[in-house]
Amino acid sequence: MRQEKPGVLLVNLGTPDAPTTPAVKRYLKQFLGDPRVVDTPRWLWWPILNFAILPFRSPRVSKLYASVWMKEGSPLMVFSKQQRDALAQRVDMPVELGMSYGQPSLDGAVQRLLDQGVTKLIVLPLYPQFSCSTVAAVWDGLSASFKPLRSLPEVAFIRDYAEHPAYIAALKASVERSFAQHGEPDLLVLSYHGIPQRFADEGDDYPQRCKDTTEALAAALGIAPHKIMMTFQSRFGREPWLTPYTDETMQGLPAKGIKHVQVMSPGFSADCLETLEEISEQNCEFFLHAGGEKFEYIPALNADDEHIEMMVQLVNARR
Ligand SMILES: C=CC1=C(C)c2cc3[nH]c(cc4nc(cc5[nH]c(cc1n2)c(C)c5CCC(=O)O)C(CCC(=O)O)=C4C)c(C)c3C=C
Ligand SMILES: [Fe+2]
Ligand SMILES: [Fe+2]
Repeated sequence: MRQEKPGVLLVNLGTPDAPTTPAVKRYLKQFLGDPRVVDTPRWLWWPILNFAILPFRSPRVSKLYASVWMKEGSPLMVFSKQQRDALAQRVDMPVELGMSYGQPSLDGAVQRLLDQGVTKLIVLPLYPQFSCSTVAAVWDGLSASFKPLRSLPEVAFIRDYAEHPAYIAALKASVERSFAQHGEPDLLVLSYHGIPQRFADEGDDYPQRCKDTTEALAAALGIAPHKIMMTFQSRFGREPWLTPYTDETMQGLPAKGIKHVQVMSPGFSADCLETLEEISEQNCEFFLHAGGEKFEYIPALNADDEHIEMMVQLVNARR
C-alpha cells in the first residue's frame, strides 16, 4: 500500500544573485523570457528583450537593487528563507524553498523533497491573489521539473488564498500595529502589483482576487469605505495595465486634501524591490512632492508569526 509522506514546496518569484548588471541581466532574461510574463510572439520579443530592454534596464535596475540590498542578500531572498525556516519549525514535514526564476530553482527544491522521501508535494506559491503571470508560471515550472521523473508525487497545489481568514487576520494585525504606531491616516492605500489589462480581459481573475482581499480586509478593520482604496503598481511596457496606477494616485491625492497616507502592498508576501524601493522610496517622494505631509509604508507580512500561522493552516488543510 502507498503511504504518503507530505512535504512543503514554498515558491516565490526569485531575485538576482547580486545587485550587479550581469546578475540582474541574467535574472531579467529568464523572468522576462517566460511567455506567462510577456506573451509577445517569441520571434518579435527575442530581439526586443535582448537588444532593446536588457542592455538598458539591467544597469538601471541593478542600482535600484543595490539601494535595498541587505547584509545577507536580496530582501526577497532573505525574507523567503526566514519564512521557510519558520514554517519548518511549525510543521512536522520537510519544507523547501524554490523560485520560479533564479536560485534556488524549483527543480532543485523538488529534487531535495523527493530525496527526503516525500511522496506528496504541498505546493504553496506565496502569491495571495492568483494571476496567470505568477501562479500559472509556478505550475509550468513544476510540471517542467517533473519531466525527467519516472514516478510522480501526489500534488496539492494551493491556487491562492486571497480571502483566507488567517491571511486577512495577519494583514489586519499589521495595519493595526501601523495605526497604533503612526496614528490613523487620512487614507489606507492597498497597492497591488499590476498586470496588463488584456490578461484580465482574457480571463485572469487577478483583479477580482485583489478586490476580494481589499473587501475582506476593509470589513475586518471596520474602516469607512472612503478611508481605504486599491491601486496597482509596477507597470511595464506600453499597453494599458490595471488601474488606478499607484504613482498617479500618489501624485493626485494631496490636491484632494489627503495629507497623510499609509501604504500596504498585500500582494507581496515578502518585502522586495517593488515595495522597498518603488513604494517606500519612489511613491513616497511622489506623494510628498505633490504636497503630502506624512507617508508610511506598512511592511509585508514577511516572517511575522501571523503569516507563518497562515501558512501552517494552508498546509495542514492539504496534508
Ligand atoms: C513584464 C511584466 C510583469 C508582470 C506581468 C509582472 C507580474 C507580477 N510580478 C509580481 C511580483 C514581483 N515582481 C517583481 C519584480 C519585477 N516584475 C517585473 C515585471 C512583471 N511583473 C519586472 C521586470 C521586475 C524586476 C524589476 C524591474 O526590472 O523592474 C518582484 C520583485 C523581485 C525582487 O527581486 O525583489 C516581485 C515580488 C506579481 C505578484 C505579479 C502579478 C500579479
Ligand atoms: Fe513583477
Ligand atoms: Fe518596479
